[in-house]
Amino acid sequence: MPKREERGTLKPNIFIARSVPPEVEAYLGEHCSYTKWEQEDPIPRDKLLASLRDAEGLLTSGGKIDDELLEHAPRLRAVSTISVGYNNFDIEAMKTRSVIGTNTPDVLNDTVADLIFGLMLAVARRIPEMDRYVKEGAWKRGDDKTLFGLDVHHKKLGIIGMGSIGEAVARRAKFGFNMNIAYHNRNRKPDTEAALEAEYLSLQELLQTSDFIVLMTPLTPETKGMIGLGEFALMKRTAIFVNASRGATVDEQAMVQALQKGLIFGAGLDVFEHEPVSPDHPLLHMPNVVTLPHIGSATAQTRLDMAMLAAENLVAALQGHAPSCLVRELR
Ligand SMILES: NC(=O)C1=CN([C@@H]2O[C@H](COP(=O)(O)OP(=O)(O)OC[C@H]3O[C@@H](n4cnc5c(N)ncnc54)[C@H](O)[C@@H]3O)[C@@H](O)[C@H]2O)C=CC1
Ligand SMILES: O=C(O)C(=O)CO
Repeated sequence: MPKREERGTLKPNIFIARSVPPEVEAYLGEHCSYTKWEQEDPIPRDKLLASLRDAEGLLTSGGKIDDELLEHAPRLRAVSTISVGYNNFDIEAMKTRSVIGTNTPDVLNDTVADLIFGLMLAVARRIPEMDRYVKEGAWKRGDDKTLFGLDVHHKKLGIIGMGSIGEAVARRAKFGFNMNIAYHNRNRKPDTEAALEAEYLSLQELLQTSDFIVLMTPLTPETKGMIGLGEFALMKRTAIFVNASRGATVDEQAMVQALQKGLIFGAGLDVFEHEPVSPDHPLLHMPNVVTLPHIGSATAQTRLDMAMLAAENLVAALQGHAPSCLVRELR
């Protein structure tokens, strides 16, 4: 009897919908028979649907996994996303067809938290604006009050969504910058409160009293648009708002209005409602808004770790083992 791996036809069929590092592809090749999308640009929906007819597994990093897709993929048993966020999973559609869904938590916590801290500092100390100022030859005097920003150290940081990444941000704030930590979360976290001297607040109290507000909840029906004009109006006029969760957790039009009216000092954004954001979006033309192209986890090492974890999840699921990162709603 040949060993299972030697009988190529017995390996599960998978489709790799985005490029992955060579070592990840090699690992998948050992355990699966695969076809893949060869280009760096995201796969168009029609091509994805056409690629799934025989697929038992799908490795992806976005795009709706919904009834339409599942109808085109009658043999699909598992979808593994190379991301923590899985708001692209239609959980009911997947449950109905018993399709497993996995994600890649934790391996990116520190990388994303570093970037969030970068955004906090960039907005508070106006770093991109000052960079342009020097490069455009506008630097005339050494001590100019118009260049002043806001302090980060010893200020109050309010985290909405104190999960794995929120906690990594809070640790940097507490131990690196002597900040006071407040948080609002679905549930209270006594151990975190003790370790970081963190204070649990209602959303309203957090918005009213924080100097920095970091939004880090997943995008769900409950969190969609959770920060709107009313929430911005509660914030301090000197507050800095940072969003690295998903664009749609914030009402973007309301954020534009809040910034135009001077309701807050500025904003740092890694995510947008529509990505890539349009170059004429008003948020891109405000000097007190720092914008990034959704690069929270974008370092070579972290992206490799995420892709490998996603590959391991997919192989485990297809081999009938429990994948380590089954998404909560599909457990
Ligand atoms: N910008 C980027 O590149 C990245 C963005 N993300 C986004 O960040 C999100 C969070 O990631 P993790 O910290 O790993 O997830 P997590 O699941 O560890 O933490 C999320 C936290 O949000 C809380 N939460 C959920 N609904 C809430 C609500 N209505 N009100 C208050 N709190 C609520 C949960 O209780 C949990 O503590 C992901 O779902 C993803 O959308 C994640 C990684 C990178
Ligand atoms: O992991 C996620 O959810 C991202 O947004 C990208 O790393």
